[in-house]
Amino acid sequence: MPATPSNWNEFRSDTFTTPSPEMLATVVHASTGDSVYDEDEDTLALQKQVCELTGHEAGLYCVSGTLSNQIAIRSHLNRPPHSVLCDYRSHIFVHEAAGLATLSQAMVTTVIPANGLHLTLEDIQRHYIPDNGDIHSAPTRIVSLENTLHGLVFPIDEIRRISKWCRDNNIAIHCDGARIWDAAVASGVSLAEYGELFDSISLCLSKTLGAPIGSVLVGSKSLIRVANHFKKQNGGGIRQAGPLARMGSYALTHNFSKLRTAHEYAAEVGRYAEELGLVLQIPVHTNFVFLDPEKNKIDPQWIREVGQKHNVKVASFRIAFSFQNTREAVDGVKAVLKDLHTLAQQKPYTNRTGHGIY
Ligand SMILES: Cc1ncc(COP(=O)(O)O)c(C=O)c1O
Ligand SMILES: C[C@@H](O)[C@H](N)C(=O)O
Repeated sequence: MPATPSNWNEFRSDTFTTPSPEMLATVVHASTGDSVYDEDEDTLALQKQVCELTGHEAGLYCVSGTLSNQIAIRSHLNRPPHSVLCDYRSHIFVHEAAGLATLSQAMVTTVIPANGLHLTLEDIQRHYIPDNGDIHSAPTRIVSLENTLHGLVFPIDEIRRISKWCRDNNIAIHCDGARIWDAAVASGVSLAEYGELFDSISLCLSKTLGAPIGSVLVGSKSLIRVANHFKKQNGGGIRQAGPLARMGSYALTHNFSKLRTAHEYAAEVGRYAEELGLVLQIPVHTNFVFLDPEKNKIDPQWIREVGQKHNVKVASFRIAFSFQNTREAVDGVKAVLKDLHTLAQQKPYTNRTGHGIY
């Protein structure tokens, strides 16, 4: 009987997933080459593994999704003035410490999807900045999509429309695929199908897949060659990366098939929340439940406190599930929602204040 993961009751984020004893045991046999010199076998094998899944010709192991995203975007860009277009909720804009401004010296066009869920080609066409010689502008040089975004699966047909338009207009298209694994499981779309539609994809091993660290950026050989410079420039060169890459490969091989468990937990809790009378901010597609921060009239301060009462770690209006959660913990989350709903009935919270992360 495998030991219960230490983060069995963790719902603040799927970044808290932890390596299993079996994953850690693989480290003993890891290669120990210097991956800065491209000489580490396990790192090369992991990069190859992700390239084969996505159909891209080159891959680059990075210590984080932030690094992977930011060097991808920088590598697509040439010289300012240029703009990046993305959804206003995108991690590359909200949570990567303004890397687009510093590393890429880019303006960012953030777009609120008209449908409230995902960008459409029409959204992009309405907001992109054409390269028409107008000296006032910073033309759009790259569109960055996120899949999943807040757990929402980006419809493949819309990705196809956007990808074709980008290519027809000589605009690069990147995917922040921190949770593209979940998108693939939920939609049935293969990573190879996604791969064809993006010039680069950043895939995280350290979120829902459960590796302790790392992401892989995939793209053309020329793009990855440039990205490797920016990886090194920003301190991302890893010497003996083998142990880390070995765990990443283990996660990909053994945990991809477990993701649906988290999706089922989230769907169950989302249904329960609505049965209570709570309002979801967005539908549950994969491993996140987002409660509406205003309509539920819940004081953000209550969330952590009520979580402690039921021995589950929650901290915001976002509830993140992973395959490492237990049945007991999921029941604990439901008890938290019931208490929050009661509190909101008794003393509705109406302040409109920032809620921190998510
Ligand atoms: C959608 C998304 N992209 C990128 C990242 C960045 O990954 P990391 O935390 O490894 O920098 C995260 C956060 O973990 C994320 O949620
Ligand atoms: C906060 C953010 O960087 C992280 N990716 C999360 O989803 O929790």
